[in-house]
Order: sequence, then C-alpha cells, then structure tokens
Amino acid sequence: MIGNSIIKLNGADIFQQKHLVLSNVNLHIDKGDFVWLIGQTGSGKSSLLKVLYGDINIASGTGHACGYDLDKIAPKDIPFLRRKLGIVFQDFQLLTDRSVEQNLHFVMQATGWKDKGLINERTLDVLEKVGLRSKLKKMPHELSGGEQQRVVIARALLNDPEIILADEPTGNLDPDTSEEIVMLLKQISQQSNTAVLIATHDYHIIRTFPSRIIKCENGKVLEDVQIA
Ligand SMILES: Nc1ncnc2c1ncn2[C@@H]1O[C@H](COP(=O)(O)OP(=O)(O)OP(=O)(O)O)[C@@H](O)[C@H]1O
Repeated sequence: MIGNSIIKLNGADIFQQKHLVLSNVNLHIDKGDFVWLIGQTGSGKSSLLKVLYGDINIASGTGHACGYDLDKIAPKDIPFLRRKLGIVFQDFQLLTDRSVEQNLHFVMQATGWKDKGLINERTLDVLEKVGLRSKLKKMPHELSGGEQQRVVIARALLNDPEIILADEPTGNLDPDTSEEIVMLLKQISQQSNTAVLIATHDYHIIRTFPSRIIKCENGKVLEDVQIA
C-alpha cells in the first residue's frame, strides 16, 4: 500500500477474452472510501471488479490493489491478494449444507487459520459486527435473505480486509433489507476504515446513501459523476 491508497489504476486497458471492455482506466480508492460503481448492463462493472480481485489481468497500464501490482501479479500471489479483499456478491454463495459457523470456519481454514481458540473468537467477532451472533448454529435455509447476506459480509470481514468489493449485494433483497445491508457496509467503512466499492443498478439506494460515484460508460470509467 502506498500511503492511504488501496486501489490505483493508471491507463489500464481491461479485456474480456479479445473484447476491449474498458480502456485507459484511471481510478483511485483510498482507505475508508465508500464508492458506488454504476453503469448499464454490459458496461464493464463486473470486469473492473474482476481486475481488482485478480481474476482478469490488465492488458496495459498499471494497477495496484492492497499493495499488489495487478499488471505483474504472479498466480501464486492471488490468494494472498484475495485475503486483503472482502468479496460480496448478489447470490449469497454460502455453502448450503453447512451452518453459519461452519461456513466461516471453512474460509478460515482455507486461508491459514490454525488456532481453534482464535478461530472461534474471530467467528463471534465478525458475527457480532453484522448483528448475527445468535445465529451461529443456524443453517443458511433457516435465515432470511438479508441475514444470509450479513453472513456473507461477516465472511468477507474474517481476514480484516482493506477493501470490500460488492457486486450487486442488494440485487436479491427487498428495499428495506437493501437499506439495512448498505447501512451495515457504510458502518464498516466508517468504523474500521475499510474501503467499500459497491456495484449497483439501484439509484434509489445511492440517493439514500449519497457518496462518491464512478461510472462505466462507453468503454471508459468516469470518476466522480453525479446522478439525476
Ligand atoms: N467471460 C467473458 N468472456 C467474454 N466476454 C465477456 C465475459 N464476461 C463478460 N464479457 C463481456 O464484457 C462486457 C462487460 O461485461 P460485465 O459483466 O463486466 O458488465 P457489467 O457492467 O458488470 O454488466 P451487469 O450489470 O449486467 O452485471 C460485456 O460486453 C460482456 O458481454
């Protein structure tokens, strides 16, 4: 990380296969920033997020995320980059045959946590942050959609990420629950100084939580746009 900078792209070209999706992308996100990412279907929001979590490479230009060089990152380093990112998607992607606790432990074991006491402590800690400490032993199907999304956020917090990347995190939720989820992400950004980048089509929620907006449009990323 350079100073407060968590994400920095300079002149980055982003391809999906042979198709240039976004060109000459310049983007910076600092510690604790709360940023909306908008743009029509197919404009490149998910592609941009994929670059940030090392799923696709940038073809030219430079990029840094959480101290890693995105233009030169070695495949063996990608799991380490991902530990510094909390990833939250629209479809909750919890393991449906495991309890809340087991879902969290699964990720911790996969990311190198060994000490049982610390694992249990951290599990309760992140569930407390999302208001679900009492749901430790529940199975995903015993939770509402909003609660499942909170578990996903808890899971994203396990390794104390520098930034949370959320792709349509409220896409499957009703308006009130959507507001609760965004409120939670906002609190996390304020209390833990974790940056948050949320891709959404939901302008209502953006108006409810006004913040910086970046937009994918016509193959470019526009920084600091306004919505009507
Ligand atoms: N795996 C892929 N292979 C080839 N092209 C792809 C692939 N994934 C996406 N694309 C193309 O890249 C462009 C950008 O897609 P992307 O998913 O980034 O858009 P988006 O803004 O996230 O859309 P949405 O809001 O619908 O999720 C689209 O033209 C899409 O068809």
